[in-house]
Amino acid sequence: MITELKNIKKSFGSTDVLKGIDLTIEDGEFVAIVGPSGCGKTTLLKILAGFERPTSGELLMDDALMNRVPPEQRNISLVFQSFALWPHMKVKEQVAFPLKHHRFVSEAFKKQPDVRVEEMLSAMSMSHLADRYPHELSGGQKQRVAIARALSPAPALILMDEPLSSLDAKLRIELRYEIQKIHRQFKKAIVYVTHDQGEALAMADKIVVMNAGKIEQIGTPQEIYYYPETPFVADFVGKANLLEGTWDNDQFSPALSPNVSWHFPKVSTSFKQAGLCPLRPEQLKPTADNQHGIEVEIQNVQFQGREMIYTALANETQLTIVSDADTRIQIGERLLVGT
Ligand SMILES: Nc1ncnc2c1ncn2[C@@H]1O[C@H](COP(=O)(O)OP(=O)(O)OP(=O)(O)O)[C@@H](O)[C@H]1O
Repeated sequence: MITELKNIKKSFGSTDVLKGIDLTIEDGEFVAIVGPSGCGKTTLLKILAGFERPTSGELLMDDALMNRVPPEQRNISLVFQSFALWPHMKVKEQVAFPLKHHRFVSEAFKKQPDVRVEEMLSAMSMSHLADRYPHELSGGQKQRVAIARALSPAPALILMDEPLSSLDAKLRIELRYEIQKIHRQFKKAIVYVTHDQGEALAMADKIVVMNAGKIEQIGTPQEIYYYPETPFVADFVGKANLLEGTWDNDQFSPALSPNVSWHFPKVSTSFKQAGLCPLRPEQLKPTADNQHGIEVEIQNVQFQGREMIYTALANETQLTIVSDADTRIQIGERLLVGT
């Protein structure tokens, strides 16, 4: 199923929450929506689910206009942060439930629901806990059940709203892997709302960065990370150094050392017009070439296992620099860094 949002707007009273969203979710695609609190992520998800109607614009699913179609008539499933399991049902009953009630369930699944339930539990490594009730499960296990339940009717689109945010860091990484695995295995489109840009970069085919009811940028994780189109995206996704300077086509000269010139293809015009160059910490490296480096003084060092993270001052500008763990630079040391 292809889902298209065309100039979708949503207002609550006089508050414009979505200000014209254009987005296509391809069949089987994993789309992550990221953005600061209040930017409209959940509202967008609710419009996809049918819990809210757009004020204007069109929501199309395989070319059918869906603006006013209620949730139960859409071929979708939902996974929430809060698990939302039914307390009186065993794990296997939770996963079987949509097979009886979802509108789009195939005849094969209806005829042999037990086979489908076992397939889903096995995909989420939960077969051994099929007879447990929710209160007998850990948080991570509950979310595995919620995901198995969402998948069981084989919906064309799965909507996930911060599904991992109530779990601890280790479990989040574990379940990230499980969600990637089931996405590869079942090839259903996923729209995944998250605060955690690391999650989005790690899992999604396509990232949508939202800000104040609008889309700032849509791109692959690599495009969003290495070629942010606006200072907002550079700052919101990953840590970016924004250096001031002047642009001459694709050549950038930092204001701190105007004799230095760095070549950067594909930097967007919004940075060039603002006289800014976005640089990821790992794009700045120590150099001996004073035609190519700007002078910095190291202020702080953090050991992070495989890498060292340095905070450095270039005049008044604070920069973050990352290098291999075996590089040894001392606090107070002055050196040249370049790209
Ligand atoms: N039913 C409603 N009535 C009035 N205002 C609403 C309603 N639902 C959401 N809003 C407002 O719309 C804006 C966007 O809310 P939304 O929940 O979509 O943001 P979000 O990006 O998901 O935020 P968070 O990351 O904090 O969950 C907020 O200012 C919120 O107060």
